[in-house]
Amino acid sequence: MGMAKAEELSLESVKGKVYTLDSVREALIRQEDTIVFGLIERAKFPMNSHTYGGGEEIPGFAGSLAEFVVKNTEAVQAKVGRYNNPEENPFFPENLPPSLVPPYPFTEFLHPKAASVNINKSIWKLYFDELLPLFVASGDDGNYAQTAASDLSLLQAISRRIHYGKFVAEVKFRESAQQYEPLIRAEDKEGLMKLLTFESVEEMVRKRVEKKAKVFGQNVTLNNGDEKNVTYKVDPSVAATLYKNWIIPLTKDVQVEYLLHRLD
Ligand SMILES: C=C(O[C@@H]1C=C(C(=O)O)C=C[C@H]1O)C(=O)O
Repeated sequence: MGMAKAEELSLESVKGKVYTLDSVREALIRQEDTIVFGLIERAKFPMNSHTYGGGEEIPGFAGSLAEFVVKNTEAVQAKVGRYNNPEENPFFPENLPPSLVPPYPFTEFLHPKAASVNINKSIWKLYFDELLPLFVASGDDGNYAQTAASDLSLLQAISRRIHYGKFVAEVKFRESAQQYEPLIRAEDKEGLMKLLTFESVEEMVRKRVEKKAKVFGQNVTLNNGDEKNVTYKVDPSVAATLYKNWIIPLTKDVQVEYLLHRLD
């Protein structure tokens, strides 16, 4: 009975998602919230470097505790259909189990080659080597499982945002195919990068993210009257730097990578 009801609902409620430059930008703005909250949640724990050790932590598993949590969680989420959605990209696509649930009819908006664009290996490395030390206090409180769980949700949020570049690129391509096509044929990465870049949009993104980190991450007390005493759970400039140095450039790399295959 539960199943019949679910099928009925999905058929009735599926109208097909519409992707436009505005809707895609709206989605990116909403994802900023998730990323800022993710930073705040991860910052609750100190570095807990045992989570990322060389692989002695889990008997019979040749990776870190974080890797163990991510691989196993991705496997569970794959079984319930997470990666049926073209907006989702796994960190460990190798050996993921198939989905066990009835497929939802996600809008087929992207070129089929989109599935081969996955830069999660670089995101993974950046996250642990460069990002974590920027906003996490040193120390060890033993909460390795909770730490890995918060790493996973933040990594997923960052990855989803960066790979959303595929949708941005497809929208831009459809709007000005005649400008994009010659650059794609010439494999002119620089030309493509220039054409898809909107400096003013990027500046708004960075400023808004910094503001969100201030608003969402301020320590709230009942006598917050004095603005000068406000403190933050994550340094707002770190959130802005994350976007400036990594998220925006990687989103654009995904856009270029996707476009290079757009005429295959
Ligand atoms: C995502 C877009 O493409 C580019 C990347 C941006 C980003 O990652 O935030 C912002 C502006 C563009 O330079 C967009 O145009 O909205």
